[in-house]
Amino acid sequence: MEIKHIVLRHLKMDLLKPFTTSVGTEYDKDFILVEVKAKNGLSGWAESVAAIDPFYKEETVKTNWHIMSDFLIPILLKEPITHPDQVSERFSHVRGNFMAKSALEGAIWDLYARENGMPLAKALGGTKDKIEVGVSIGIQSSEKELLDLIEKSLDEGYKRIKVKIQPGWDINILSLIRKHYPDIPLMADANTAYSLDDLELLKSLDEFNLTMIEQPLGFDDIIDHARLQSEIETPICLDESIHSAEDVRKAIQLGSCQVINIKIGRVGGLTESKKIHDLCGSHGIPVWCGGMLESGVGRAHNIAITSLENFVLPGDTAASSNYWAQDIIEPEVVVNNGLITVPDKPGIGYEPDRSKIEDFTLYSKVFRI
Ligand SMILES: O=C(O)CCC(=O)C1=CC=C[C@@H](O)[C@@H]1C(=O)O
Ligand SMILES: [Mg+2]
Repeated sequence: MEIKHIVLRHLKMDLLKPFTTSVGTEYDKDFILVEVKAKNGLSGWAESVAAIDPFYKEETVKTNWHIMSDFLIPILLKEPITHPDQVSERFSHVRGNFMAKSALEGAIWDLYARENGMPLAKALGGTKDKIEVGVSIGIQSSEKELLDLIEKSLDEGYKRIKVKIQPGWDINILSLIRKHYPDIPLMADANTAYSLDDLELLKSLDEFNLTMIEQPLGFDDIIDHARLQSEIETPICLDESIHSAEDVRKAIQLGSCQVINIKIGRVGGLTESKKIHDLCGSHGIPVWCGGMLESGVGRAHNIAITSLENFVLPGDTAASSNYWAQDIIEPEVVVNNGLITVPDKPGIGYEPDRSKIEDFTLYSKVFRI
């Protein structure tokens, strides 16, 4: 791969509906889109999942812009890359900043796949030609709005419903859902809203036959989650606590969880995501692909990684139309009966739409060798 230049763009897209979790509400989406342009004219694309605020993890659009511009891009441009697996090694002495690293590494993966004429899914070792997906429904302003959204999602064929919970919007809500939908595959994401002081409440989750409870405790905890998992039947899924395969090794050793949510951006990229996938597979721990309200570019990367064998649970990769009036890729991501067909074209398999990207771009910068 001979890089000609790298373009960072700060985009802002309006969500079709606000998305509320226990840590806040997102009304629109600011994110960094990365384009790595090669001398042969091909471009690789990826996006950072860092938000405008540090409420999910510590990275933001601004911290990303700084770390990418002042550290990671100079490292990338210093010497040629022959395989995307080299990128995370090159970045390893930069601490943390996983989302910034992931966005640049993902664009290199896309470029590598395009240059080799293969779908990104295949370049990653994927085996599936269709993937099952679910949908993540935020905290709503009424129980009726929640039930209406669940009904709509099931009508659209999604294979699994994920609802956000928090103190005061939890047991009552899950009980209401189960009254209307006793048998649907249902999971809850607490986004760190509880502590071991809530042990009795968390034990009562077991009556709802959830497929999992996602990240009930602290955002950087695996010890208390191990104690909780020993007290409840419902499988714990870790999201925010997991940044690497090393974290997964410790969580498995401690019994902190029975499921792992892989988010490419949270763990520093596709190479680390593959390592986590393989480690979990060797320990009988199922994985699924979480979402970060990505545009179609990030959605495309999520589809590619979900084609790997041990992604056995439906992920949060819903259709473009679930989030955006207009996505920035052609074609948009569509879901048919809860399934997405894995593209068989080179790279991410969807073409970034440059005119739409320009429409949403607030500012950009080109970095040359
Ligand atoms: O992209 C999707 O549809 C999933 C969105 C989602 O659930 C989340 C997005 C961003 C941060 C988190 O609050 C939350 C999650 O924990 O998965
Ligand atoms: Mg989550």
